[in-house]
Amino acid sequence: MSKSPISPIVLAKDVKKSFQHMGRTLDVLRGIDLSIEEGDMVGIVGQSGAGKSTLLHCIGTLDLVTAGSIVVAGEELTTMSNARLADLRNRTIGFVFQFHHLLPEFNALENVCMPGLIQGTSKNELNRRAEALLEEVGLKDRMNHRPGELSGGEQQRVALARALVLEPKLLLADEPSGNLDSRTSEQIHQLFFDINRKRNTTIIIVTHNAALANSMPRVVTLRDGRVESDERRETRSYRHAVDDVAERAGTGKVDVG
Ligand SMILES: Nc1ncnc2c1ncn2[C@@H]1O[C@H](COP(=O)(O)OP(=O)(O)OP(=O)(O)O)[C@@H](O)[C@H]1O
Repeated sequence: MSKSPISPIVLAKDVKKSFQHMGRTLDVLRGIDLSIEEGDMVGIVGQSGAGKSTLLHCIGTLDLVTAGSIVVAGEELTTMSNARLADLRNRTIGFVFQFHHLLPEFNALENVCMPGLIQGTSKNELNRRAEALLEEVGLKDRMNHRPGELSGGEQQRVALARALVLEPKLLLADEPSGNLDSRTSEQIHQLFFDINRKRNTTIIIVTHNAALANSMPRVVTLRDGRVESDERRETRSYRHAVDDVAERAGTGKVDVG
């Protein structure tokens, strides 16, 4: 597979998405334009119900737009068959959700290998990648633990490793720290920054977390299904942003480990 950059990796044009609900049409996305370059790290924020998850699902090929177009890694989603969408999704996109959806009867290593087993990658190669990823997310000593034998933060680390096992160019995360305490959240956030820096993976994160949003180099704010603002910031360290937010909240410094 070619490693040359695809530019932009996500291009959304006038994207609209409506749902039919109890005889009514709900217009959730009302004309979204967005262009995201490979290697970018983008936060999507906005009030509850603004359409953040819906947009992420449409970019991630998990849902279809009602009108407009989305191109991911050079491929126009709106004209693709379900089989081609599934293939693009496997090859190109990793997902991390608030609830990690790990398989309870399999251990961490097996959970990380799972997307590759389904896709037909060799078992040896998968084991090699999964072990390296679990070590990278700090779970070298937990590879044989099942989800029920891991803490919430550890389970989310496994989910992150699983999302990376097929080496996606694009990583989509929906409230990845939504049900974690603040210290564990910060450790998970730091991992996203490390992944972006080390692999140049494009990362889009939907979040309500102020420290995370404040540390992202680009933040897109949605309001009522439209882009209200699209801001680029000077790149700062995540550590720096966490300290700023803690200071403003009057809680002192926060240790991100
Ligand atoms: N399958 C569906 N059928 C009907 N309405 C839906 C469906 N999915 C989402 N919606 C509605 O679309 C709107 C936007 O939902 P979405 O989950 O994208 O919001 P959000 O910005 O991610 O919100 P939050 O921050 O609360 O997670 C909501 O009003 C929701 O009720």
